Amino acid sequence: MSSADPAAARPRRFLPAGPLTGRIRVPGDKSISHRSIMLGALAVGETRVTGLLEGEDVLSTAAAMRAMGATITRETDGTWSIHGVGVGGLLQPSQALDMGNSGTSTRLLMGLVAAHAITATFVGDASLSQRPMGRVIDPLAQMGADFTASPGGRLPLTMRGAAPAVPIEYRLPVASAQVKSAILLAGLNTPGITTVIEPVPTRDHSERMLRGFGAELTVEVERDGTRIIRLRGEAEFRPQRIVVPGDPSSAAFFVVAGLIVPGSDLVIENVGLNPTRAALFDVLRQMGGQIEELDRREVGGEPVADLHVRHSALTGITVDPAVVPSMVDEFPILFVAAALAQGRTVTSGLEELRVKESDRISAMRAALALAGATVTETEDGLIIDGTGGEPLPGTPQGARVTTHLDHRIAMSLAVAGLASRAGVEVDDTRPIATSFPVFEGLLEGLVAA
Ligand SMILES: O=C(O)C1=C[C@@H](OP(=O)(O)O)[C@@H](O)[C@H](O)C1
Ligand SMILES: C=C(OP(=O)(O)O)C(=O)O
Repeated sequence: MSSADPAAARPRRFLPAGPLTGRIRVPGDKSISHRSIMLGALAVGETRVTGLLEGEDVLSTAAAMRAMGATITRETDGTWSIHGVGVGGLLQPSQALDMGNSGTSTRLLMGLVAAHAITATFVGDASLSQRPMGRVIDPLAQMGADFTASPGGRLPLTMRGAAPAVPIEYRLPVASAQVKSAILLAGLNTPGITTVIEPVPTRDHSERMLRGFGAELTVEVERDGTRIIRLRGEAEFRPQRIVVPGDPSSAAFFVVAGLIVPGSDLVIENVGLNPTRAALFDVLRQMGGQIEELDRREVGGEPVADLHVRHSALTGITVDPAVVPSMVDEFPILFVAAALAQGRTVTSGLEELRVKESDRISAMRAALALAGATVTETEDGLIIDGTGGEPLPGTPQGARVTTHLDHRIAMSLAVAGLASRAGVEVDDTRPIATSFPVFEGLLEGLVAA
């Protein structure tokens, strides 16, 4: 990936801007896009996908599935066509699988390889090579796969899958949709029933889509909310037509920009509002944010609406740690909203943020402090004392916030720049292309409208 070369970094100062007005449509959901390609690659026949996110992370998944036998093409109208190999039909890749910056690609594909007689090496960029893979190595080793990993259970790693693999019952020790999905994907080509016990619910796109492709999957919810997910292996997949809804995690940047830049009034169309993803919008409403849902409907089996956002006076709150899994990627941009709110915002239960593309607690503390916000870091969160709507001072001339190859840090600080006096200078905008290649273009369109 290009962003591996620090000499080629693309810094940018995001300047204060007038109101954001107009209508935009954000690209397809990243989680659903990854899964569309992976599951399509396991169906015999043609799966057609519209609205696929064409970000670097998803393209890494597509390249890996091609390397293991699927035929994946983009048509001129933007529809993606996938001809799969059948469940159990993946082929030995001839080279290492380059996962770029993408944790989802790595962990879910490790699950797929685990139940095939395949040896595969996974490599990634400097950020991904720091992230823990032990959380998927443990259950997949119980299913019979064998691993040689870098110290700390990190990339590069080589794994030998097992065929047949052994079905397991596994209780998730961390709230992680990636770990859950890795085990379920391994279970697809495993005889018998694979069971994942999920004490804290996480995004459920895998469950929805596995069923859609024809897998026999049940979810039992216990009194305390624990979910028991059972999947019957050796499934036969039917190819699907998939319409990918807009990514709420991408919409989040424009929702917060609209709330904090005075005079803003914008509509973000086609935003996925799966309840396991949409907690940010509820938290922002609790802070006083005016976010209205228009035309609630279903797209591709997921709830979707257009969001009408207006500039609002925000008030700091204590965020309930129970909502963390349903907005796990949205904390960096929530911190920006909190920095502009009246009073104190307290967040906790965010340990998982320390093992994302960067340590997002410490990266956001450092970045917001450099931009002039009042931020305190705790073991598992940030405490932010907001300006009460006054613009942030911005980064001093010659100083840049460090994004650590993390797209969400870069976009969050870009939004902070809009609501600052001197602008916010970001050290490298290239990582934005991993999840939201058209982010800068959409932003420019809204401030110019
Ligand atoms: O399953 C997925 O598509 C994802 C799950 C989350 O990761 P964890 O499972 O590590 O929390 C999230 O942070 C990531 O952006 C996408
Ligand atoms: C954590 C993220 O992605 P991944 O784990 O796939 O790298 C993200 O997109 O914020």
